[in-house]
Amino acid sequence: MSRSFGVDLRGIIELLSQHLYSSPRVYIRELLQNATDAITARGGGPASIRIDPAESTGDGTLRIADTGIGLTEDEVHTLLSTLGRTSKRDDLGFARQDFLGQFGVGLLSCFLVADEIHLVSRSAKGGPAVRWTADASGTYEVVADESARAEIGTTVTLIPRKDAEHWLQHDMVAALAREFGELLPADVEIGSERLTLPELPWLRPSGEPVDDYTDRMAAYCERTFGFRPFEVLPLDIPAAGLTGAAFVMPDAAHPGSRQAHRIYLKRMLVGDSVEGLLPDWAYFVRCAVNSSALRPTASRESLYQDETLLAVRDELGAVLKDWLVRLGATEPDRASALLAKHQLGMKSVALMDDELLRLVEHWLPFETTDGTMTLRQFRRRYPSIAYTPDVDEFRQLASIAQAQGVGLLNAGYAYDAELMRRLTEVDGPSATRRVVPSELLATMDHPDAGIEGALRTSLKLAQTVLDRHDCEALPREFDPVSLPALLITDADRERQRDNAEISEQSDPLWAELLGQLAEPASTASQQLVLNTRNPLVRRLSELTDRTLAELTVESLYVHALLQSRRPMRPKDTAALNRSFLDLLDRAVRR
Ligand SMILES: Nc1ncnc2c1ncn2[C@@H]1O[C@H](COP(=O)(O)OP(=O)(O)OP(=O)(O)O)[C@@H](O)[C@H]1O
Repeated sequence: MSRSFGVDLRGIIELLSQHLYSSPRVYIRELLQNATDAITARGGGPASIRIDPAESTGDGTLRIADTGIGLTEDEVHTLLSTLGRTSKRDDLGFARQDFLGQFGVGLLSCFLVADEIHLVSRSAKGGPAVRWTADASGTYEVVADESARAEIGTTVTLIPRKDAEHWLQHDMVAALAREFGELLPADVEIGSERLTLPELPWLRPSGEPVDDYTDRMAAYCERTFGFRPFEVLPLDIPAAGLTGAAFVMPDAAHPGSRQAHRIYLKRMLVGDSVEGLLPDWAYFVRCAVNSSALRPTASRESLYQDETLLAVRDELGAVLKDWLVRLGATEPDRASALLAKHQLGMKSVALMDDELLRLVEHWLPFETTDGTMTLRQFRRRYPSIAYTPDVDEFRQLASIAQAQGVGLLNAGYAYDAELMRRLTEVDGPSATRRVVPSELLATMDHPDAGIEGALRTSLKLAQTVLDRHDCEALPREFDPVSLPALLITDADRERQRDNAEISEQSDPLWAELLGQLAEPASTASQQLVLNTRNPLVRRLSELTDRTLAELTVESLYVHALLQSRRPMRPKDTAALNRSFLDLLDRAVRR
């Protein structure tokens, strides 16, 4: 007698195929899962799953037979014919730990490739064998048939849908069954070929030397993830029934790239690009793991975000951090080689992840006036990190800061300045401090009045040069003596000056726009700090010849500009040519 399902099966199949599962390939997984659960439920006895693809059955169908607990006629009515009904929940409705299935919809995935599902079963609980036939239109039939099957267990046969025949053929089925089921505890066979492996690949048999294990796992990583790992870390978290291995990538990965872990739950593959197992900062590590406590989402293609997953993520993060710390202590050269590869990404993630911020602080090298060192080392010397957010500015100021005993850090590379700001957010406002070039002025001494007076007199002779470069000259005493002049540029004023220059040359509309952006200019935008300890500057203070004073001041300006490594504008290049060639001409003429 035919009975109807209480829902529109076609609608449900469409829902499954288009919204729950990413591809019909999962039908093999669901069949393997049911067979495995049935074997588990039987508890002991033979544990074998046999697949006969279309070529073996000879009629285009696929058959999968298991030695599991089987189903009685009553169970077939209640479990197979009611959507969402499952034998794998406890009395309170919770998914049972020992089973893979939990939702009571998996078998329907067979309709993604089949028009009809035939199931024959004999239950370990006794009673006659039973035959269940269902079709994709939503009707099913159940008949008790003593002759249908002699042994305890279940056989499912799929009659292919038109255009889905290839899903049931040998090569496809073998590839899918191996992929999903090669770690299953039961023997899975297709023809005479056994698809299951004897053990989880990342477990080390007691007799295997560590080096052999590492080589074996490196080869596994290459096969699975396509790279030779920098390091293999065995993973074992008993609380989550988790074992596996973490593989550190040898080359820079993009920090925004998706995490792609190979994850098995209760030995069934969930996927090989599953996200969310590790904290974001560990984007350069890939894992292959099996867990009995983590849960899949209904599609079984990703991990369910629950407390257990959060705890596992924290614990795996701690394992990786411990390893990084150990590596730094025992093999500093390897550690820095690794960090050099990943530092850009680590820095970018550290802006959002305080744990990684601490690792960056602890591990990554920065250029400072005291040499290359980590932020932590630098902070031990100077309670507040004084930094410049610009490489050129650092180069310009480093020698002076050093001579004044001021510790300065180059935060001019990608993410550095943001990291400095993040440190102040986390550790308080005095943790870091952006150094403004003019600040260094305050640390410099004024020269004695006699020298200052003489220098100012000769500087007056060169006032047109200073005006031309929108520059104010300041006599100061500073080290190193060899440096005659330092150009301090206020970046904002500099921008205004450039805007002004552009607006002089551009159309009125553009000029107006720039004019709105620019704040009204006040005093000179640059300061040429002349080092009165330097012999050349001293001689400048003795000059009375206006032309020579102009040439010297312009040369000092251009030299300081070159030292500051700022881009040269046409006006600056002209100044360089003029001063250099005129001085040369004078020297040659002598
Ligand atoms: N090979 C089998 N042997 C014994 N019982 C089976 C077999 N296949 C299916 N069943 C029974 O049919 C029920 C429904 O199976 P179905 O695959 O639809 O869902 P499920 O495995 O319970 O959960 P999930 O949707 O998570 O896969 C199962 O709970 C199980 O009791």
